[in-house]
Amino acid sequence: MSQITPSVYEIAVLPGDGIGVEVMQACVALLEAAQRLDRGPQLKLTRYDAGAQHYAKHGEALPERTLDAARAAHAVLFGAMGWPDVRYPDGTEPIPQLDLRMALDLYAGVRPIRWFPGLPKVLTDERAAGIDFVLVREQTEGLFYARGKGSINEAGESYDTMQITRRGTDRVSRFAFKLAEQRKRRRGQANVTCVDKANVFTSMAFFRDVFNDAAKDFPGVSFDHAYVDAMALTMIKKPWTLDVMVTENMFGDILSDLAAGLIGGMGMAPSADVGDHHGLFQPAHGTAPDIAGQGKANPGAMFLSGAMMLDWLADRHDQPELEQRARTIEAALEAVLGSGAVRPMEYGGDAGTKAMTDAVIAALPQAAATIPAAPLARRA
Ligand SMILES: NC(=O)C1=CN([C@@H]2O[C@H](COP(=O)(O)OP(=O)(O)OC[C@H]3O[C@@H](n4cnc5c(N)ncnc54)[C@H](O)[C@@H]3O)[C@@H](O)[C@H]2O)C=CC1
Ligand SMILES: CC(C)CC(=O)C(=O)O
Ligand SMILES: [Mg+2]
Repeated sequence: MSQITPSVYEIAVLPGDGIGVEVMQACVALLEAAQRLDRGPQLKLTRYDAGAQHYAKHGEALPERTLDAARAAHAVLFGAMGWPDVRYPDGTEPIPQLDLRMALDLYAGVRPIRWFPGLPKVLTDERAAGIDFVLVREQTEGLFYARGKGSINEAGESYDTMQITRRGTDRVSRFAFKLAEQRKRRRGQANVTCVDKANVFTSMAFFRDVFNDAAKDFPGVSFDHAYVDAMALTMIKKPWTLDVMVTENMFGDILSDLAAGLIGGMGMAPSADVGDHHGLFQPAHGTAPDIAGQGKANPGAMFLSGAMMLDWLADRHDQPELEQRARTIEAALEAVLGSGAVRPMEYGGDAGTKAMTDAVIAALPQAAATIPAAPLARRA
């Protein structure tokens, strides 16, 4: 992908299944409304098919045309994919987001979690208002390496293999340290925690060693280590002490849902899947079959993922207006939640997807007026 500065950015939009489609429709409306308010570069949002329902109808989860479009686009905006009733013959699900992570080499899964004023707190401790951390999940190896390669033998034994490589661990560790350096500019200090299981597994001891080697190149950022079970405890007991964490694929998958639970649910948990050449932006949640089709999904995580996409494009193409637009979207969402007048159903309120979307779009002009002119200190 060229890094010259275009005036129109091609975005491949993959809504997917279930509430992925619903929150994507909301996000596209928001992004289009936001770009009408400024003179920055425009996004051209083009929809492509993929997902479990596409597989059920056509026998393929990720059509070639969609993969090509994702490769060619400046960024991919992704809803959610998968449906528990739709399965491959081996019992696993068609979940093409994993194929995209491999095909586009999206090795860093960036999953920020922060508490939003106005939303009810899950933890009673006052310090829970200070929850603001980022989980960086390695996404091209780890236990997910086993996908499609697992075995069951005649003795009734099943095996899935974990892969940890020096290259994979080094690059994701460096990514986490660079992210911590950016956050240090905003917060004054930065720490990266390596989350592993180095007390038990050779592969995890290796992960820790490679992380420690990478840390030497970032003397301005402190670092420490935690076993994944202890980290699960720390995340509940004192999550306000956490800054940046880096971990293996499967651990990151599990801890990121736990992290979302700390702020009340998946609907406020965005993510970015980032590599050296491509970026894909999606909420951390799935297709939520239990509420799909009912207009109840909280689009907050999708909105925040859209803002992460704008930040990533701004950074890559040196486009401060896109960064300003990202801040405007976040400020509009914060204003809506902070007012207390509109509360997502996920948080016990009565605002469904449409009510949330309408409210955030209506809040954009006032939010835009509060954002200082670019360049800004990026929210990391
Ligand atoms: N990145 C992706 O596309 C992901 C896909 N999946 C797939 O999604 C399907 C459902 O998986 P689950 O384990 O049920 O996880 P899920 O994340 O879809 O749902 C877990 C719980 O969170 C709620 N929830 C999730 N997002 C919400 C939102 N925006 N607003 C309000 N409530 C929300 C759901 O209603 C459900 O109670 C499966 O087929 C799974 O493979 C699961 C996780 C991630
Ligand atoms: C379908 C999943 C493997 C994806 C997922 O749970 C995630 O990205 O967090
Ligand atoms: Mg997950």
